[in-house]
Amino acid sequence: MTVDQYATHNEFRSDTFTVPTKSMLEASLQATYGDSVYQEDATTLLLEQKMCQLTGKDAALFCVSGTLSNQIGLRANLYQPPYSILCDHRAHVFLHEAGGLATLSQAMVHPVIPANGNYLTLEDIRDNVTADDGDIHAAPTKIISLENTLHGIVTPIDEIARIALFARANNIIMHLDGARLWNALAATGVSIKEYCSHFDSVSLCLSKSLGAPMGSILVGPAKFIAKANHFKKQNGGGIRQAGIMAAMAIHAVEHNFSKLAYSHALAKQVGDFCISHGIKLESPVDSSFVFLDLKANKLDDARLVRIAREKYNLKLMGGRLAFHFQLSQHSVDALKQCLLECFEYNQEHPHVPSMKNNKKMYNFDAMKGAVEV
Ligand SMILES: Cc1ncc(COP(=O)(O)O)c(C=O)c1O
Ligand SMILES: C[C@@H](O)[C@H](N)C(=O)O
Repeated sequence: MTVDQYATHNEFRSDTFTVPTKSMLEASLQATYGDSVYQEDATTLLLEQKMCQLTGKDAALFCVSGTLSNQIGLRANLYQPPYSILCDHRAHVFLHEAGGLATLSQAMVHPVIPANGNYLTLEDIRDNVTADDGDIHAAPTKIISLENTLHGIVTPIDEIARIALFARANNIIMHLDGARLWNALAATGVSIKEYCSHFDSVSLCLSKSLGAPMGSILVGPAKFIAKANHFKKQNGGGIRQAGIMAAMAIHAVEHNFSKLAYSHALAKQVGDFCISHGIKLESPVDSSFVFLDLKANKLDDARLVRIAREKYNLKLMGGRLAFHFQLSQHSVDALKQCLLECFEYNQEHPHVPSMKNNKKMYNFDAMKGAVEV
């Protein structure tokens, strides 16, 4: 199956399923082949340099995954436990990185539910931060870890600035899980440099909305990146001929960012369709995701995944619908019909979500059956 034929035109499970474009593969043929563990690969160094210029940070580190860049970034910001990390209760660093904060960072996590239901505000932070006041019962907050976008929701730059001012005044580190910061830039027009200026460290994924086959970039001060690189090697993240992947990452940043507007337009199309047909959404469609409110719609997500696959040839993994630039309008039209059919069925036959899945953003069991491999 060639790259162009690879079936991502009907792939709504995640933007992690995006595949390299032909021009991206051609770019990889120009890569250098230095050993990047010894920081000798020119293409990898070029990617890191470009990311420093883009973000305004002093140093950058190419990592194999967003999980690795987040976890070593958080760890390299920490020193002597006991300490805690404050984040949104839905944060990827908390829920979907296999408990890395407990093992690598030995950190307690303080997950916070935003009062507005969408994004953390300074008031949420103030109400939940743990002061470093010598109380030996407590694990003081050492890092505020934000995620933007989170579930496709954009945290407004003014709110981020308020939180950053508070963090700096209280000697608390600001980390951003910016796996989809590209989507926030495309949705708001705010510059990447402005977003990054409010954070001590930022992790940016290249393998999601931008479509590189793998990789993430951690940016921050030079001393911090040097320490993060130490944790990267410790955790098996040293990459030898990284240039091949770095060349595709450079291509992704330079050529695919402009395609995010298409992804967002598709998401908005489906979000508006849902609202106009009485299908309730869990959160606003700010960028590249539509989150169906399974409970409010009495929707059976496992049935939705099965009908989508068997009747409409669509790949879903539950109530979260991910949009990316490799989707076709034909698939989006089919998705709308599929959603309406399943919604109407469940109004007649209400479904009560099982305990196991009523909090997760995807139905892992249903996802496993989503496609024959
Ligand atoms: C918000 C967010 N952060 C981090 C990651 C981790 O990235 P990776 O899957 O490359 O480890 C993901 C998922 O891919 C994510 O959705
Ligand atoms: C599942 C999760 O780890 C992945 N980041 C996604 O959004 O699909």
